[in-house]
Amino acid sequence: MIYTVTFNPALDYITDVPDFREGEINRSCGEKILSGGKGINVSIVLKNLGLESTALGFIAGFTGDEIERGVRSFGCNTDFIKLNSGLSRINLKIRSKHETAVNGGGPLIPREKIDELFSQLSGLSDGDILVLAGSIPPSLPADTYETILERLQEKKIRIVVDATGQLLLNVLKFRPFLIKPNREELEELSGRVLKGEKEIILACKDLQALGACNILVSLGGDGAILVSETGGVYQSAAPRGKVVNTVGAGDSMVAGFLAGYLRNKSLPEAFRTGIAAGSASAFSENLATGKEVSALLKTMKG
Ligand SMILES: Nc1ncnc2c1ncn2[C@@H]1O[C@H](COP(=O)(O)OP(=O)(O)OP(=O)(O)O)[C@@H](O)[C@H]1O
Ligand SMILES: O=P(O)(O)OC[C@@]1(O)O[C@H](CO)[C@@H](O)[C@@H]1O
Repeated sequence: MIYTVTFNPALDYITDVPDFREGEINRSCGEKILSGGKGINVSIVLKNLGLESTALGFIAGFTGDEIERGVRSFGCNTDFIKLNSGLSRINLKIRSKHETAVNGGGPLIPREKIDELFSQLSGLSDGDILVLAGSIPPSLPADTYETILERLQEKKIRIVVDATGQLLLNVLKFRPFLIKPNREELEELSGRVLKGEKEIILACKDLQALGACNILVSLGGDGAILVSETGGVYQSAAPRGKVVNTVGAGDSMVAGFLAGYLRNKSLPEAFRTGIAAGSASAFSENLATGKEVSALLKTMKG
């Protein structure tokens, strides 16, 4: 079974303001609200690709109820822990010439609710896949993912982590099967500006030396690079198309990678499916459907 954990789910309020001006009243010409948060997006795209998962994490208040309703409307299984106070965040995404995001901090998660998550996760079995994705509320320590993985060490679980900075660095020693930094996140992790593919690949090898198995570096419209545990380096441009909404493109890529890998344990196939899923989401108003991913895969070489 695949489990995704989103510590800090959100309603993504996506608003179109073609001529956005800071410091002025802007009028939007379109808006929509989607259930989001990185792990949740992974669960939705997995479902669209025909794979079951259970979305775990913390929700609070009416926004939390709406997040849960939204995720379930895709047919996803959820087992969220409800907080007794606070509100799940609303993340503002302004689509203009560039995309601007304002992500909320999120509610306070009390100790007993974290323990509830630990107890849920203690039910995982050998062979399960655990996806830890997204930020944690500022009230939680940066070793939160580390604490989770420490408790699961004895089990043969494949771990996927899509997080940034210290949250990610702290878990590399648990040999995550997959991490998916984008270029900026990789630069932050390696503490240097990365010029060109060679430097990106070297930075990935440094992360492998710290424990990461497969590193999928997403490069937005420039595609992606996979530095694999078998020593292979795969590189691909992104398919061309009209970009509509890149929110969740990276999460779709993680879902696509997993779906592709689980088909016959082939890393090149995982890589291709990851790119197709990421780009299919970028070319669509909503997260990619199975049909959209298959159609894009057919247009890709190799
Ligand atoms: N402009 C684009 N054109 C084509 N494909 C894109 C574009 N932007 C993203 N993608 C696809 O989605 C993948 C992931 O995108 P990106 O690098 O933006 O992830 P990210 O920064 O993690 O995004 P997010 O945090 O919004 O989920 C890319 O590797 C590519 O396959
Ligand atoms: O604040 P975090 O947890 O880092 O990211 C949250 C978020 O930006 O990630 C998803 C896109 O990847 C969105 O659905 C959501 O709003």
